Amino acid sequence: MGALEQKVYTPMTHSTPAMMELQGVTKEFIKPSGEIHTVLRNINIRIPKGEFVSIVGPTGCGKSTTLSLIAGFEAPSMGQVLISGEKLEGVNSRAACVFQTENAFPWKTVIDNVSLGLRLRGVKKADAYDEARKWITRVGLKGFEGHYPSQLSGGMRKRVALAQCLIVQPEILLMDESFSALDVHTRHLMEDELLRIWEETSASVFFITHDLEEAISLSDRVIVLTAGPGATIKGDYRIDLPRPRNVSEIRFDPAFMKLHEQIWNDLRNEVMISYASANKTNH
Ligand SMILES: Nc1ncnc2c1ncn2[C@@H]1O[C@H](COP(=O)(O)OP(=O)(O)OP(=O)(O)O)[C@@H](O)[C@H]1O
Repeated sequence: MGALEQKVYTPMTHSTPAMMELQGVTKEFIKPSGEIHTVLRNINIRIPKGEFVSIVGPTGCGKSTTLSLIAGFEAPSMGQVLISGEKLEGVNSRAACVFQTENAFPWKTVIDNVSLGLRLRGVKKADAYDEARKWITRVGLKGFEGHYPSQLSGGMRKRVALAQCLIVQPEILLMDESFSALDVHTRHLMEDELLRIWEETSASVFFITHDLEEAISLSDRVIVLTAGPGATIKGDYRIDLPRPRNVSEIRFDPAFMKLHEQIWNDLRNEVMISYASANKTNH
């Protein structure tokens, strides 16, 4: 898809399998005391192919747990996770993850890090290198193929992480506060970069952030979770802002500000509930 075309969505009916779907998902952990800690309760989320969805909510409400369920790192206690209509069992091989922490191996060069996913899939070194060079160029790191992660800035290491994930052309991209450690300017550059690349793919993105502005500026939908324990979905907002977007400029759009106010009203209440219950526990 050309970068200037607007992403077009096929209307989904409930008979069309979503790219990823959580159906009545509850997740419980057993505390060291033996007590049951219910993190998520009866979560239902359908994410179509190609959709960019962010999830926000108070700290500790269960955002990363939701991502782990889609990645298949954790299994639901009740309900199920479906990937293209099929029940997910074990690790989700159609997904790639970009975390807040480093993805790259420090002892490998950029090209070895980026080509790794293809090498692990049995692609010959020369072919994997050719493909890696294309991705390194796409994320703006041409000329840095032989560098080690320690020789790169934080923003450049994030570009390596993106190239590492995208080279295997995942249908699902899972991002957990991927840009939160970056300074604000690098962060906006990376967000624009992510949107530009995503618009050329049909990947569905599930993006966790604490930053509501980041969520709105990137996404097609923003989901708000309630304060835990037993978090549920408080709101699911469609972000009908035009694409392609420039994340720094879109924030001044009156439609953006209206959405921000609406979603923040929901989120603020949950943050206050979470804050009050943390204070109660600490006293
Ligand atoms: N493996 C685990 N075992 C026990 N409890 C867990 C486990 N993973 C998460 N939890 C608990 O689940 C709750 C939700 O954690 P999670 O990391 O999903 O929240 P979050 O919304 O991503 O938090 P934050 O915004 O602070 O990153 C927390 O109370 C956490 O302690």
